[in-house]
Amino acid sequence: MAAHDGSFDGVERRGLMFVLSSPSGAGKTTLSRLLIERMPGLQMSVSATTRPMRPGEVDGRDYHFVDRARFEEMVKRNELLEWATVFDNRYGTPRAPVEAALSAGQDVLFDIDWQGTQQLREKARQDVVSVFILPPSAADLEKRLHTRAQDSDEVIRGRMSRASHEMSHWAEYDYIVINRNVDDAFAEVQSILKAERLKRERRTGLTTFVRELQGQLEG
Ligand SMILES: Nc1nc2c(ncn2[C@@H]2O[C@H](COP(=O)(O)OP(=O)(O)O)[C@@H](O)[C@H]2O)c(=O)[nH]1
Ligand SMILES: Nc1ncnc2c1ncn2[C@@H]1O[C@H](COP(=O)(O)OP(=O)(O)O)[C@@H](O)[C@H]1O
Repeated sequence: MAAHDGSFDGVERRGLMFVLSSPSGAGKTTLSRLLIERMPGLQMSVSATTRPMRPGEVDGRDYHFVDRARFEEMVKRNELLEWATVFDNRYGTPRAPVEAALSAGQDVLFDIDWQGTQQLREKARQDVVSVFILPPSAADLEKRLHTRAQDSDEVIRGRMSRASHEMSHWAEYDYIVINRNVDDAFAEVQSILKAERLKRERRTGLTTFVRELQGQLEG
């Protein structure tokens, strides 16, 4: 991925792809919104989906809502960085905005499932940091799906019955966060991002920076 100025401490850094996955209802959307609000230099990847829009969702902000024909066209034209079928609907990451964001000095946040995470990892292992969010219990998960009040009982039943299968992929992720309360889970996710931004191998400007320091010391 493109090199760029990470700017938070003036040392040039390669952008990273920060992935959050979880069973539906565990809190990815909530944590993603907080991250985007509170972490400068991080931009959300807005996926394309064929699923119907929920009340309160905005086309172009939450998803690009497209029909099946348009989705197939995006796949055919190689416009998607990854894509998968989830709950009988198609979901995919438009490639161009991600590449533009990374080369403009932004990290990119993805709310995608395990299938998409595997595809990103295959393409750019070094640049992907993945976090799996777990609910504290099955009862909490079900309660959250109900309190969100955006899906029918039938859809919620479907999501609950898929949760165990989705959770089986937890061990493929770099970090695991249990979302008991939002403040603590957010603090944990934020710490992960902050630490990953400081990783030596991402910080392409360090050699120059250290050489300059040595020059000052020796000069
Ligand atoms: N692979 C992939 N998965 C996605 C993408 N966008 C959303 N998803 C996943 O699709 C699943 C369903 O998302 P959604 O219908 O919004 O329900 P949610 O689980 O309540 O957020 C979630 O696991 C998302 O992480 C995408 O672009 N690619
Ligand atoms: N720690 C938490 N405690 C209680 N409710 C939560 C917590 N995190 C998220 N929620 C609520 O649970 C519901 C599902 O969260 P959401 O972020 O939409 O999950 P996801 O994107 O993983 O499907 C929302 O109504 C959200 O406000």
